[in-house]
Amino acid sequence: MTLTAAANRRTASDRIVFDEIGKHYVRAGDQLQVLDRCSFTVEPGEFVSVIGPSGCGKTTLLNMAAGFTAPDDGSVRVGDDVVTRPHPSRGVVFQQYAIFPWLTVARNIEFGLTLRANRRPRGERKDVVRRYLELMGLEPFASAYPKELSGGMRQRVAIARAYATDPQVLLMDEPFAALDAQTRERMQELLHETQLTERRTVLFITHSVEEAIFLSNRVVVLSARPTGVREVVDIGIPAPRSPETRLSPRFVDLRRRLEGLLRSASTDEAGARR
Ligand SMILES: Nc1ncnc2c1ncn2[C@@H]1O[C@H](COP(=O)(O)OP(=O)(O)OP(=O)(O)O)[C@@H](O)[C@H]1O
Repeated sequence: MTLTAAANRRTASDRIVFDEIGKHYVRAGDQLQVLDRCSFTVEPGEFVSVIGPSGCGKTTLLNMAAGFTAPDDGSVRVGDDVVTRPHPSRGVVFQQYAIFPWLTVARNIEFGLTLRANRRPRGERKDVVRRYLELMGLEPFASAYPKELSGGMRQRVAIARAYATDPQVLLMDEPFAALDAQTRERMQELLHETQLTERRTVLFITHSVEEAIFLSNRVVVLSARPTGVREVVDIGIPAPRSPETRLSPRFVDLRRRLEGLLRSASTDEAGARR
């Protein structure tokens, strides 16, 4: 399959379904019910962000889609498969720079393509690496090591590496949270541009309402614990989005609405604790 054909191959097998998820943890002998009948879907090729009050279970949901954590009730499905364990067909990008310090930028991007589950011939690997170095503006740093890069650059490498393996779905847990505001906005623009050409199914966790609006087709707002879906908001801002998009009336309206929803979800939680 050519690279372009791979990039355009988005089928129902790339859909993520969270179906009536329940999850509790035990802390200091007490049960903490985190998720309760939490259901939503990320459609093939769609970019969906999840926001919600602090500690409501966003990372837990992403970990379930990755296969790192099992639900107590319900299931997470990717295509026809119920997720039971990690698999290279689901790429994960974390907040911290999960790239190998002993490999160059190019080797980091290539890494996933050398693993047994995803191995590609050498010539194809070189093409893929070249493509993602270019998409992420990393060409001048191909031979650099992570310690020579800024935080934003390292996250570009992590994202390039995740897209490069052509995963069915991409799971991103606050990948820009550690970056300064200016770098963060630039990274959002870069990710948006990458997503426009690559069209993966992306589940994106963030604390930032603005980031969620800028990047997403839809935003899932979670309630306070025990957490379910409070509302799913269609963003409906045409692509390509640019820095000016952030100043548009629709963006400002959505921001106000989502911040209101988040505030009331957090207030519910404070009320429930009283
Ligand atoms: N392994 C665990 N054992 C016990 N409690 C846990 C465990 N993992 C998470 N929790 C608790 O479950 C709740 C949900 O955690 P999770 O990290 O999924 O929430 P979050 O919405 O991603 O949090 P944040 O907004 O802080 O990023 C939190 O109260 C957390 O302390």
